Amino acid sequence: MALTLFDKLWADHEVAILEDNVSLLYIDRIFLHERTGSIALESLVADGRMVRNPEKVFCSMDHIVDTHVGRTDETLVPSGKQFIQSTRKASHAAGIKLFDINDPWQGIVHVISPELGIVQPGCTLICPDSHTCSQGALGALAWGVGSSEAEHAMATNTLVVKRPKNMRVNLVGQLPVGITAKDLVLHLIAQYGAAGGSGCAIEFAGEVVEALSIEARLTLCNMAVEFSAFTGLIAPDHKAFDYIQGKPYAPKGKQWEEAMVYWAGLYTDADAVFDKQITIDCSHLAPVVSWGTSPQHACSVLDKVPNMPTNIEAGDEASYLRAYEYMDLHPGQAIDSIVIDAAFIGSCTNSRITDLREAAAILVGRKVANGVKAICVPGSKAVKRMAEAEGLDKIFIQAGFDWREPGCSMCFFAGGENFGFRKRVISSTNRNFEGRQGPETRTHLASPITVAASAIAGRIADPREYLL
Ligand SMILES: CC(C)[C@H](C(=O)O)[C@@H](O)C(=O)O
Ligand code: SF4
Repeated sequence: MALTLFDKLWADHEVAILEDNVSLLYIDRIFLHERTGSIALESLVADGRMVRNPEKVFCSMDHIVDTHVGRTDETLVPSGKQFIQSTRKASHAAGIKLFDINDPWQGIVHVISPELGIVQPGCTLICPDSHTCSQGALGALAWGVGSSEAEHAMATNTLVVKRPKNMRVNLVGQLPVGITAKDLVLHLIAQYGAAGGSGCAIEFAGEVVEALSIEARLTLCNMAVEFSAFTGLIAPDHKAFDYIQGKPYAPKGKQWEEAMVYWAGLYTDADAVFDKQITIDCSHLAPVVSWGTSPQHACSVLDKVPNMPTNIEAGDEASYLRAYEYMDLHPGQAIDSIVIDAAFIGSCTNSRITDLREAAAILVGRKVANGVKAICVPGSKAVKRMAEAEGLDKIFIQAGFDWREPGCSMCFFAGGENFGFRKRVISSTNRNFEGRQGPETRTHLASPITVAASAIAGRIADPREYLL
């Protein structure tokens, strides 16, 4: 029978079929972070159980840690230090690998797992974090779970999972210059709605996806959850294999040869059937920016804040009106006239080396507009090292950006830092709901190059004007 990539990954990890569409799956890797992981580890100990295979469990300090240079365990939120210290204690007691604040590989979980070769094609990986779907970009079945599921998986290396449906998003045509994976995924969500991928494992395919770097593929899959999908995934190709080869946790020698044989079969068979397919011609896309409080409230940077759709579903009117009010915008306002207070480059969506290179190419020799607070937070220590070796830090700093230590930082207000009450932020992150980045902070989601261009312009700007 012809199978999709998802079907193959599912079948290869199915330990038992429990009922219709519910199976017990084998879990190869578990990643934790200090915000939710410590809860799972402590609860496991309290139940008198052990981590079954400590070498398959990893933990990072990323969500609450301070990102200022010279940081300690102190955080900007009062409870933060306790999360950090209890995670450290619980990780050491469980014997799992912790990427602590001073570890040379510390960083955001979905950035460090690929760059260390922990996530690999064909593996199952879970983390009590919704953006675990990012890691499907390497051809893994990776998805976000709750703390109690993480606990179950740590104790048994298995998890009961309801089988999602198969969906394929075909991205065809040729991506124009200045259009990134972030624009692609924001466009997808704007066109098909934030619930468009509900209940599905989404395979991203097509010549546009094939042409993307691994970093860009991680960005694409990162926002599968903002499309309400179970996860996103991409068939691993020679780019994925080259990316993984030589990474610290990648298979070596004979194991590499064996892995390559298995990985070569990880693709969707030609006549496999999907429950749903979407095809988008990407040849004429413009940079995409969100204007409202959902990722589906997004449009081209060349557009105006849209009117409420005439075919809006009953009950959705109020949320539309509230989005205009919260964002202090009105229909008809040109997106590129919206004045910003702050610019943020970071998060598991867009803080990888390619993101920083592309943003730096716009910032070089230019200055952030007066009054705009601009911050760049590399996704990991490895990204930071690479960027500094290439001199990108100097470009960011000379342009007027803060250059920080890795962490989730202002993607998420849990770290305690924010740009200020009702400030308007152009942000390379993935969520723009009310209060996400701080008290009544107004978030505009965009690609790192759109963030860089906007920081210079002091208003939302088309990055293509700065690429020349
Ligand atoms: C704290 C964590 C549980 C949360 C998530 O699951 O996504 C965070 O990473 C986020 O992006 O909102
Ligand atoms: S960077 Fe943001 S989206 Fe990603 S894991 Fe951290 S808080 Fe969640």
